[in-house]
Amino acid sequence: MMLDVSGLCAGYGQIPILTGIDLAVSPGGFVGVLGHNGMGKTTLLKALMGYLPATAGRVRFDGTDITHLPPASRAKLGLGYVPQGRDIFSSLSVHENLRMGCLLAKTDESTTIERVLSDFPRLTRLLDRPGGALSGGEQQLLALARCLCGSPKLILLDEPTEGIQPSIVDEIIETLHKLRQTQALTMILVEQDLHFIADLADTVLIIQKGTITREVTPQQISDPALIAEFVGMGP
Ligand SMILES: Nc1ncnc2c1ncn2[C@@H]1O[C@H](COP(=O)(O)OP(=O)(O)OP(=O)(O)O)[C@@H](O)[C@H]1O
Repeated sequence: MMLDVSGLCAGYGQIPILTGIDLAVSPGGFVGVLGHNGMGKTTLLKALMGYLPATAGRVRFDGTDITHLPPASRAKLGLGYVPQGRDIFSSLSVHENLRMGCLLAKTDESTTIERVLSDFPRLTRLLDRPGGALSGGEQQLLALARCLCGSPKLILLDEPTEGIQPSIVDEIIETLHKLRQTQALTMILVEQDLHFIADLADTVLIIQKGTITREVTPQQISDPALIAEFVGMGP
């Protein structure tokens, strides 16, 4: 397994949110975590990245116990994170945002950016534009591209469809499919968008109140009755 999580608990101060998360991701796997607002999706990714301390449980990544490592050490080991809200530097250009992603790059900056941009034709046309002047969907593509500059082994992607128009959601799906084929990308994707998760994930985990309550197939989440039963959400 590339990532092995067992009994992970984490929260904010005294407030427990994650109450024993078990999950595993194999190399090349796309795991989708589906859940309502407030069920703990963002908290899970923050805990995996080390922004929230684990109060119990274990996290192993690529053979190393990372349970108590700080975020920067996890990033160096190859964990990439694209947060909800995307955290684009809005006054920096697209090109400068990509340069910021090269701090962990294994090749020189221009080679790295050129390699990453080959999968993002839309960004190639926007290189001089300030990040803040991009649409939500373009910012999401930029955040993903910036993360890829560090050649992560596993990407944690938080609700990429939030506030994004459908046409560019489809472009993000296509981009992720392509990256998966060309770079054997491994990913944990948390989402509320059933269509997005069904299209990309090969395993879908349902999160409710800070625990994984069920594993389903992507085909199953196209069934409205099943979804109503599992998560109380319809397509
Ligand atoms: N900084 C914080 N301090 C205290 N509680 C928090 C904090 N951030 C989130 N929470 C609580 O933790 C719970 C899980 O939140 P989380 O953001 O992980 O949910 P989510 O499933 O990602 O939802 P969303 O789709 O709204 O982002 C919620 O009850 C939320 O109110």
